[in-house]
Amino acid sequence: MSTPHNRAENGDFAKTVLMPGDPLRAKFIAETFLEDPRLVTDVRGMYGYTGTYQGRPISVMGSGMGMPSIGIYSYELYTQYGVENIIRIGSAGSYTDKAKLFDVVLATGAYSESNYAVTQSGDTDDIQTPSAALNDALRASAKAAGIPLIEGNIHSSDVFYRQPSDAKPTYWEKLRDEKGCLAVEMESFALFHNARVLGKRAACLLTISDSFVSPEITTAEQRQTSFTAMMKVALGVDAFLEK
Ligand SMILES: O=P(O)(O)O[C@H]1O[C@H](CO)[C@@H](O)[C@H]1O
Ligand SMILES: O=c1cc[nH]c(=O)[nH]1
Repeated sequence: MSTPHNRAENGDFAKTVLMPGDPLRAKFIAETFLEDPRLVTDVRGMYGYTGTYQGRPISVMGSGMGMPSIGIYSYELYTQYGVENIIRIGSAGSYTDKAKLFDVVLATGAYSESNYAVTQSGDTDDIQTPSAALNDALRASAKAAGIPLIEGNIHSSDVFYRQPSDAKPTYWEKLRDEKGCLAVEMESFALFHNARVLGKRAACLLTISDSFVSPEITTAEQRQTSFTAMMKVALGVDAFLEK
């Protein structure tokens, strides 16, 4: 059974789906790391693949950018395709010198000013939380791969390009100091919320692609291909997840 946004059939997705924002990153992961990758959907160019990693079935699919987009795709994966676990793997801008370029962040909460949760279900919490079981499995996967994780809250923003402001402290310094946000991305608040209302599991790993505290920046090509540490941690998760 397909949806307006996904042409996959029942059984085409594995129980665990990795979701980068960029569908080309999904294609890269499938073609680089999966055995026997099969394209299961490409509606609107939002590629989804299923294959195996170290003998275990796993899927990878783009989410698009922003909460409305991941809201649609994750809701359909959870409700129409029997998906149990979604791990977002994204890029993020650092709000602190503790998280440097290419460091990997494991989100322990996603703060947002977004009205996604209150609109979706009446939930007024401004911090949505990931699955503790998935986070534990990701910690174990990272440990096994020798990849350090930096843990803390992240900021899920609806706005990438803000108007310049002379306000001091800056909005991001306030989010860092008052909400404990290590970095900014644009989807996890909605993903964690969907998982919570549907009784499913979600988590988020981020690779730092740029920094608000220093002028470091990565290219689009590096964002697409160089985030392999994060990808390997996420790909290995099922081996550490209680069934
Ligand atoms: O690299 P991805 O996963 O797309 O994540 C980040 O990059 C995009 C903005 O450039 C937003 O989607 C943000 O969340
Ligand atoms: O959402 C994002 C992602 C990466 N870098 C940013 O500044 N924002």
